[in-house]
Amino acid sequence: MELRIRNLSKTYANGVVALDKVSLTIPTGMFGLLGPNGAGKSTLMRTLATLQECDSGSVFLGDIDVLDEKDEVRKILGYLPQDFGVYPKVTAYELLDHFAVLKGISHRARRREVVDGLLQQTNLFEVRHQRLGGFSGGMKQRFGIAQALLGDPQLIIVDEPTAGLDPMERVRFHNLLSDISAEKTVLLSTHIVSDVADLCSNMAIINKGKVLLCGEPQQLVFDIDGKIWARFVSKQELPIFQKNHAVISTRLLAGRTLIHVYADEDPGDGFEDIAGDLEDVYFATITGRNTSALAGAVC
Ligand SMILES: Nc1ncnc2c1ncn2[C@@H]1O[C@H](COP(=O)(O)OP(=O)(O)OP(=O)(O)O)[C@@H](O)[C@H]1O
Repeated sequence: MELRIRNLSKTYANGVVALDKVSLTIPTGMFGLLGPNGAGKSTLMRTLATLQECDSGSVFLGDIDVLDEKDEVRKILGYLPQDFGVYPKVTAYELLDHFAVLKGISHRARRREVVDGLLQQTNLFEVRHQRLGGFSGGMKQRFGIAQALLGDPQLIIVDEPTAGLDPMERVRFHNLLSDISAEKTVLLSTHIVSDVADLCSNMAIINKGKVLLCGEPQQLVFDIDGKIWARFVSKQELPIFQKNHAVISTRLLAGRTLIHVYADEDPGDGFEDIAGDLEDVYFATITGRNTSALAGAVC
């Protein structure tokens, strides 16, 4: 099911513009919404999940008017919020069974089938009679996905799900999301570029409430080909380079400072042309250097 967001805007009572005419078309499959903290991701996710009102704009999920027909949306929506809390003293089975009742699956045998199936799908069946309080971060997030999948939703929204997971759990969680997105629309909000690079067939970069760029990750990387230049600098040299070049990122690599700059042509000063990746796309866009992208973003 395609999700079409048009000119969605939201200003909070304190004057913060969290969404500024956001327009996005989100097809079936996994869509990554990438942006730094405070970009407006959660505001957008909560609005799509019918938990919050916006000021203006429209959202359609297939033929359903998301802003107007909230009950219809809730029937086909699964949502894993950023701060998904669990009751520590109940078991995974008990809580998922409880959520299933709330979701309207009243027939006992049918419910058991659904709950068992979801626990298997999320690899929690073996631990289904353990209390949730003893679950690791990754297990809790997988449980969060199990509850989001109740009722066989067509649209699944997951808000920053991998923050705090160890590398093994992240891979496991990625595999789970990837399986789900084969036939559903999955909207993944994150500030972790590699989540999007690993998983998403389409993506958008958002900052300060505005969509800056959207497209297929591979195409966006292809578009910056020949424009990313790198070199090591000393700590003392760094301010000079930052003044003279369009620096998009600086990071320590084995104790030395590696800088990447964005330039259409060789910037001189000993820089080498490197193959850019999605992280370069992200930083070039967030720092406002990827200006061709800004002008051409049709989402
Ligand atoms: N209820 C609120 N009242 C006032 N301002 C808010 C409220 N909720 C969010 N904001 C502000 O709106 C902006 C967007 O916040 P939002 O939580 O949507 O961003 P985010 O991209 O999800 O960031 P994070 O990853 O930190 O959650 C931020 O500047 C935030 O401080």
